[in-house]
Amino acid sequence: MAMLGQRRQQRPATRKRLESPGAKRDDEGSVVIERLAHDGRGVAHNLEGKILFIEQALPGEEVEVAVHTQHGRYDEGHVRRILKASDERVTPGCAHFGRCGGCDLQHLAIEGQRRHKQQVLREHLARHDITLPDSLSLEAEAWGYRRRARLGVRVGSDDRIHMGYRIRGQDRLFNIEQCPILDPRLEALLQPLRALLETLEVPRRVGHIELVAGDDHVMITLRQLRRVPGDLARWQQFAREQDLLLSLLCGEGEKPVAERLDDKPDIWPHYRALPGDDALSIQVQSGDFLQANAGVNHQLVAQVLDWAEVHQDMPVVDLFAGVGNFSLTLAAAGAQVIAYEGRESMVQRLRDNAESAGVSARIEARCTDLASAPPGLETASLVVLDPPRAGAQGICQALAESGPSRVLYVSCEPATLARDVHLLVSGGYRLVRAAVADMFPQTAHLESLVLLERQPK
Ligand SMILES: C[S@@+](CC[C@H](N)C(=O)[O-])C[C@H]1O[C@@H](n2cnc3c(N)ncnc32)[C@H](O)[C@@H]1O
Repeated sequence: MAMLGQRRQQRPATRKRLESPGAKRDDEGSVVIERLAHDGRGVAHNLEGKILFIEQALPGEEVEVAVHTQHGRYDEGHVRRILKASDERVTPGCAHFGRCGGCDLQHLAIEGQRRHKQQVLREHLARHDITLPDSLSLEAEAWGYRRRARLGVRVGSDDRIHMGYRIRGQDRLFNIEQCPILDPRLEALLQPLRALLETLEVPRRVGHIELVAGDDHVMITLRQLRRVPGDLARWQQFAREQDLLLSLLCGEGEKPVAERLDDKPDIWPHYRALPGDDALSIQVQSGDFLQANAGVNHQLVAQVLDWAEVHQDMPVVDLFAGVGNFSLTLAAAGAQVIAYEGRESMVQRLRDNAESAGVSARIEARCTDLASAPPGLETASLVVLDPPRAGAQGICQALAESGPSRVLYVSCEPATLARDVHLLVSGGYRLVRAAVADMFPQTAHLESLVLLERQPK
């Protein structure tokens, strides 16, 4: 989930990159785009019937194509010239579009993006013979929404500093000067951060910078292998000037040591799970999972609450619970929640968040590796699960064998969602409700949620 949208897999074994990628290939001529692939590229066929995947081409458009990579069964290319444009084509909102490794769909009007995401979910389910019921679309701002980002930092052999996102399919960073999908408070930091990096003694020590915008505070977290005391003083000065919370994650390996570098070590960013509900204020610390889009997350949490139909003391299991995004709201509505999460630090945060929200008596938080199902799922009235992109095959297998009457599945990867829903349906569940959450506008990435009910035997 940390990435911006779903990246295409590279298949080096069979592909052949053309020597001059920008060169015009007359043999392709013009093609008409038939549809959008799931990753947002236009799909067409050339005169020999070979499939073309074409960046930034829209259905119905007639375009001249430059092929840049050939494979056995398909070619990849980009648009050289648009001969007939789609009515839904719009001017991309960012100068870096198509190059920075982030957005894929800025050239398509937002309504078309959202329709495409519904279609992607429909097609993934159809591959498993499952029909998508009438599906809701959870939407908020199309720009300026992203409240967390990771900026890579590299120093080139020419000593130039690169700060930005990783270029698609490569190990190089694209220098970003702007990123209009970022929360404006984060975008405003890009130039000052770059200026600061230029002044550091040893900028090579900075691996990446994480930015998090809570409803209240903005925090930056530096990831470094070793400390550079003189540079840390510069960062501290920067944090004071910009009114930021500042953390350092230092050391090699999976478990770097975290420390706060500012003079407010007890203050962390918070967000509201539901708009205007200050009682359910959720704290996040460096490295915690945070849904990327505040506005869509409000709708996501509200939708989960609506479908959950909580009654007093209803037993609910929340799997992959993070720091309590769903657990807290469900508990506040009267549910008795058992929340499972794999990272001990986040389990502790969930407990603290439950305490602050006054619902700790209604939430039991357990640290568990959910590679397989925890015991007792069948005793709940509802299981909510929100796994990472790999999905939750083992858990869905267990639910299919003996799960509760209702399962509410939130997913950031439609392919694994469809696979897991198929398991549940094979085990006697029926897909009754669905929604696509446009968590990442301008990218092809989609979040979705579905509700399944067990059919009476
Ligand atoms: C997509 S996030 C959802 C978090 C939360 N539901 C939310 O809305 O903020 C997935 C969560 O699953 C946790 N996770 C990933 N793999 C896990 C595993 N094998 N066992 C337990 N938790 C895991 C991650 O730490 C993360 O908090």
